[in-house]
Amino acid sequence: MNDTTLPEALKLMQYIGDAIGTIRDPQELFRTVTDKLRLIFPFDSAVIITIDRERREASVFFEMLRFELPEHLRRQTRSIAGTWLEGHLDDRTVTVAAIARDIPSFGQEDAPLLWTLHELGMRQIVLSPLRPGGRVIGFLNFVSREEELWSESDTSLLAGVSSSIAIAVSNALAYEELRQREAETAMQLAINNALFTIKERSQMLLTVCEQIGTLIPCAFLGIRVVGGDGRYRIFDNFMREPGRSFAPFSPLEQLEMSPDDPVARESVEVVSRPGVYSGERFDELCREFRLVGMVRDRYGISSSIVVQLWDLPGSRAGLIISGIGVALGEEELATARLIVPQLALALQNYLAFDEIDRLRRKLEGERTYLVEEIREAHNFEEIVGQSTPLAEVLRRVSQVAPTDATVLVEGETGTGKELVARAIHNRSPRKERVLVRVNCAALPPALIESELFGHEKGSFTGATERRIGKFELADGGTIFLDEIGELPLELQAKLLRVLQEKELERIGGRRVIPVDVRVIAATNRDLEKEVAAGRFREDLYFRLNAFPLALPPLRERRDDIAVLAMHFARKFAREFGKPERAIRQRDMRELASRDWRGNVRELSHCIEQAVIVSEGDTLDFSTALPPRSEQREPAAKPAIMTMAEFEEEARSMERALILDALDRAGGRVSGQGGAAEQLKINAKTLYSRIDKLGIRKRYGAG
Ligand SMILES: Nc1ncnc2c1ncn2[C@@H]1O[C@H](COP(=O)(O)OP(=O)(O)OP(=O)(O)O)[C@@H](O)[C@H]1O
Repeated sequence: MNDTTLPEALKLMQYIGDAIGTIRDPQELFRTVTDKLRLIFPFDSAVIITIDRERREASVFFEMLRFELPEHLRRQTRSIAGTWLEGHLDDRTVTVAAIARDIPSFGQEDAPLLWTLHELGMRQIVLSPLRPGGRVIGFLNFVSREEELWSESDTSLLAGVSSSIAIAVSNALAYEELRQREAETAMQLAINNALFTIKERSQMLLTVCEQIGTLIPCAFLGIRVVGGDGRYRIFDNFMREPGRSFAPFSPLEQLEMSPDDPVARESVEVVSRPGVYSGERFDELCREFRLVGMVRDRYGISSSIVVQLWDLPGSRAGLIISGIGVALGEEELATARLIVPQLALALQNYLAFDEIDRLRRKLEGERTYLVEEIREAHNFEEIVGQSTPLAEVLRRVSQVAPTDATVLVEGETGTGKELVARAIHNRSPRKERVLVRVNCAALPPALIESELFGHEKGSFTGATERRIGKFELADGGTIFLDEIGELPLELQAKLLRVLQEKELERIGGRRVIPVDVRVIAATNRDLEKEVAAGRFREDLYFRLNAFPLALPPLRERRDDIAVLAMHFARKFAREFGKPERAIRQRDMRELASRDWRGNVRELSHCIEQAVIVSEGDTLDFSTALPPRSEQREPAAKPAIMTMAEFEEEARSMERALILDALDRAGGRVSGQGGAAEQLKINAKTLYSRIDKLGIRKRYGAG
């Protein structure tokens, strides 16, 4: 029993009014006020509860307890709203109740707080509504162990105290809301700034995380973009330990899982499930998406919110924010949603730039290659030779060139396989695009994969920059895979996959890149034997061997030797600025009789040397000729020529001479500067010889 007198009440109201006017910090204010009130009513607890009717949530705004309340009950503010408080939400007047009287109307489970208070010896409870503008925004609540601390006559004083406190609480709430809005605006601004000034994705998203982390008590943040093919285009994750800042981390790596793992792939669907996941709902989410469950188990996540960034026909994106030891709720979801428009725009821009960047790099790369191509085109030698085996090869080249068929060029070293590959490309509809050459034998096996298919930055030690592979570079054009027989077995499997699927993935990349490339492969090994020996995959061999082209060695087309020799003599003289010198007949015979294990390349080197050392009228082969190979058996070639051999050789010489003259004359036979004039014979005679020797139209003759 504590009846207050009117002057006492007036003094108290005056005191509270002064405190509200002078004390800025709400907590300090309510502490001062409750201390003062306790002098009149020695209660055991004073609590200010605010309620949000829309969300049906209550929170403790201020608390002064003079007894120990179990931790789980302190946190059970929501259950207070859900049970006892709910029945009083519309109370406009002060309720003074005896706890023992109210309890029986609730089950122990419905009102655990009330039961506990009773068990703690509390006997009386006061609930005074806070109604600053007519609407109840919360309650002032007192509990006392005295059974009759308050009487009915105290209610008007309590109502007066409540209405003063209501104004202070309302101000504090408005201030808190303003502060929250300000913080959100600051976060939005900082995120905006990061999104549009930081170009590097990981750094940009890291800043976004830090900002989100200022308002949401989260430990993990995941950003996911899923492409139309259902694979991740962006799978970025950030984590922070208590007291630390966020850092990128890779849950897949930690779980030793590839992005293609079914567990990882099914979890792409999470982005389409926006909402708040805590308690039982979070457990359900973890059961449905095993990856989420595995991350929860490993890091002890207790709740998540999923925010959708966009859901378009070709792509979906979302944000996953998770907390440890906290129940993220609707409020956090609302805060996270604030950044959706900017983040979505920035990510879409990023993806568009990424694509543009990819195309730009490709174009740049292509341009470099084109320049190289053009440079090489200056040296581009027409395929010289008139022998029947070579003519047969060239016939097949013109058959296959216009198609997109894969070609396998086989032949000994130096037989002109690369020349043939260029000829095929240059006669194909892809001739305007690039021809990219990769020598599979020139790089250590570890680097060939990156050379062929490219890699992402950081995909292996030393991968400091993203690199586009030759296959991607050749998109729309032709790739020439030289020395294909040297390709390590495991890369043969990868190459086969690219040939079959027409798409590739860079090392460390998560994206599948479609490529349209024509493949020409070359080898100086017998691939069939390599297959039999288990060094070359049979399936790849069959795939490459769609159109085989076998280049005969020079010793099997000796007819070409003279014309090639003269072609190189002229070429190197021009290159070294030396006069063009003829080749003596006996030297030519010598050249034609050699085996040329290095084929045309070896012959070209030999002539090059002769051009360099020669001083007289004719080319000097005294030092240039390669030693005869030991395998050549003298018996196979009689020292003395038969007449028929001599005639055959003479014919071959005459033919080479005429071809050379025609070459110099640009294919013209008669007239000034024509081949006849150069050879100092009558044009008619030359025509008939051309005819007899079967020299064909290629030179404009006959
Ligand atoms: N028919 C030809 N006419 C003119 N030059 C030729 C001819 N065949 C080959 N060459 C020249 O010989 C050299 C070797 O040719 P190429 O590089 O095409 O041979 P390859 O078979 O690819 O050799 P490798 O297997 O060693 O790579 C080149 O300088 C090329 O221009």
